[in-house]
Amino acid sequence: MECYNSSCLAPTTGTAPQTFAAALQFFAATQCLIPDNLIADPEVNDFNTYDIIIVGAGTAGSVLANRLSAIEEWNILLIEAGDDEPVEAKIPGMDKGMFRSKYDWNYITSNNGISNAANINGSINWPRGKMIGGSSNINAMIYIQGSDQDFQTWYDAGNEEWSVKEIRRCFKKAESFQDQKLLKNRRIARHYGSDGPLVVNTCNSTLRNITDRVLAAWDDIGIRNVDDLNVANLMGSGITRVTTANGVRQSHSRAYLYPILERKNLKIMKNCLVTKILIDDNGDIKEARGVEVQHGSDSIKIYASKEVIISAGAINSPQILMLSGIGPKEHLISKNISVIVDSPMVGKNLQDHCIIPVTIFSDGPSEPSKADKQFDTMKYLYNRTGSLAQISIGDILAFYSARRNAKSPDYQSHFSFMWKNSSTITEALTRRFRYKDEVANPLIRLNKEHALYMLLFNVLHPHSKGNISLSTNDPNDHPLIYPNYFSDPRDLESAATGLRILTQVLKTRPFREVGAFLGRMEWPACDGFELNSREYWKCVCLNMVLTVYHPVGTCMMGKDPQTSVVSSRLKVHGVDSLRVIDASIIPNITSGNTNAPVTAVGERGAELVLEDYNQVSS
Ligand SMILES: Cc1cc2nc3c(=O)[nH]c(=O)nc-3n(C[C@H](O)[C@H](O)[C@H](O)COP(=O)(O)OP(=O)(O)OC[C@H]3O[C@@H](n4cnc5c(N)ncnc54)[C@H](O)[C@@H]3O)c2cc1C
Repeated sequence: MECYNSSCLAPTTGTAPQTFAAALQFFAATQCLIPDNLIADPEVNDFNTYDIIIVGAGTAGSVLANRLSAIEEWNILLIEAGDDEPVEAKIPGMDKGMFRSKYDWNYITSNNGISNAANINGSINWPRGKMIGGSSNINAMIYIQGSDQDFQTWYDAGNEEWSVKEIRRCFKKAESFQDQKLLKNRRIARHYGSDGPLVVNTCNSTLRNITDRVLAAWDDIGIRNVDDLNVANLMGSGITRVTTANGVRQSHSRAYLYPILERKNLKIMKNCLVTKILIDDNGDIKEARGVEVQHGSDSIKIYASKEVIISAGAINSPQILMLSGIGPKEHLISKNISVIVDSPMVGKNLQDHCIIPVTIFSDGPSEPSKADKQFDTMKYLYNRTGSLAQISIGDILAFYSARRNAKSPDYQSHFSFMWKNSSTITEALTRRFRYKDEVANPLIRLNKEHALYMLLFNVLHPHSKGNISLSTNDPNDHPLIYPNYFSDPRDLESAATGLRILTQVLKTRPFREVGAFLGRMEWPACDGFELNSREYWKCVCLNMVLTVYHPVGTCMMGKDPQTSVVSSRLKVHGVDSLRVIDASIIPNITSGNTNAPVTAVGERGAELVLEDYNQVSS
């Protein structure tokens, strides 16, 4: 019988308990060796002026702060609403521990009365990082660049600064590729950058025997295993590259900000919410002059002599523009906001990758014992190995298409594994996924006797578009988020096709060996449909869709102010000295996870700013 009671009855001289207690204390203390970087609060006062103000220290904002403060004579102010990142941000396996904490904006989608009937209140969680490093500190660290065809569509829409060649160059500029084994492959070595700030690597996995089984099944159904998905232009399946090194997250704060904290011309304000852009309105000429900031209990104004750059992410950037009078006229008037520029596309064109869980149950294995789990934690303290050193989702991906001879993918699958009788399944299904009991309970019951191989399917290029709008004109109120997943029927048809390809894994030897079967996602509206039929999947898609956290497009770039928000130089149409540079400018969502593409947006955006002032980029 296992005994975990710390007061033992065996007689002792005291040496044994002292030795063991000292060892435990020692390991507990080693958590202090996990790197920390606290940013000192700068002295910034009402009416101070900087050359450039950047709003938001997330993925894009961190890149910009680094590249622009490389110009010594420019004074740069970076303003972030969140605090220093917590220790959990550094430990790859602890990302979910930040959800619904003060480091998360805690967004939740609005009920549109059509999708998500099986989720509590018809809403799902949309976490976003609220801290130095932004969402790069809460994300799952998967590094996927996007396909050439994605970037070609940006260029073809008239965004001439964004050719495939330029964007690929920006990826390389950002990267420091560190997988020594893969570097021996010349194609891979040529594809990635070697001396950029952002470490790109491969992490070990304690679940390799399980992920190998899934990879073998994907290969069997024609989603061929490849050495590197980015090199393969995202056609195939394989172990994904990640932004971790030596068991520590490589966020954009770690890559781009901490190495330059000593620069005298860069100031970083944290815990400061930008509430408004200050805009001079002289009839035909409108010009951004600075920002209004909540600084403790004060509201202060800070000015920019060159320009203001908004990098607050796909939800907050359109919110800030609208609060400042830039947005759809009728909407602004309805919120008592004076209209400075009627810009109809602000907050529109919201695109996201959704998730449809494919719940495949199998014979086992069961969850490791408590002692094994604690030992695994000790490994992290000892030498940054074990499951905490790896990303919290399976580190494998599949990209595929139903089109013959397709050169770029239409579908993606992530993978998440849950042990038989998992201690975390209830939390995941009810709190994270917000599934109602009718959906969650049957799956929890099946998991009592079966391990869960969860394939997390998504349509890469949805036709459905959502939107962000203001709930009120108070900057502290969350905006309304309507993702409108599957509002375009073409996405439902496409998803049904992609899901039926993916579930062919059930017939493969690797899955048959473990007695795999598809568990039904029970919900009254779907219960009448044959399991795994097109109608069943369409019903699951509409009622139970989740997010893979990739919102983009809400301040899209383009030529025409009626159909876009910023120009291809990322300048806000109709207002001088104001740009948006972050996920929101992406006109069409890329094939895969968005952190790498937003990094390239940050790099290219910085170059455009520098070019406009005749400065040479580093
Ligand atoms: C849970 C989760 C998992 C993800 N997993 C992956 C993954 O594995 N791989 C991948 O490629 N992508 C992933 N993503 C997506 C990726 O992280 C984002 O696309 C990317 O970080 C977006 O960068 P951004 O600069 O646009 O916004 P953010 O990084 O979100 O930065 C915006 C910053 O602005 C700050 N801000 C907002 N409003 C204000 C204001 N008014 N005043 C001051 N500051 C403000 C925010 O606090 C934040 O720090 C994930 C995202 C999430 C949330």
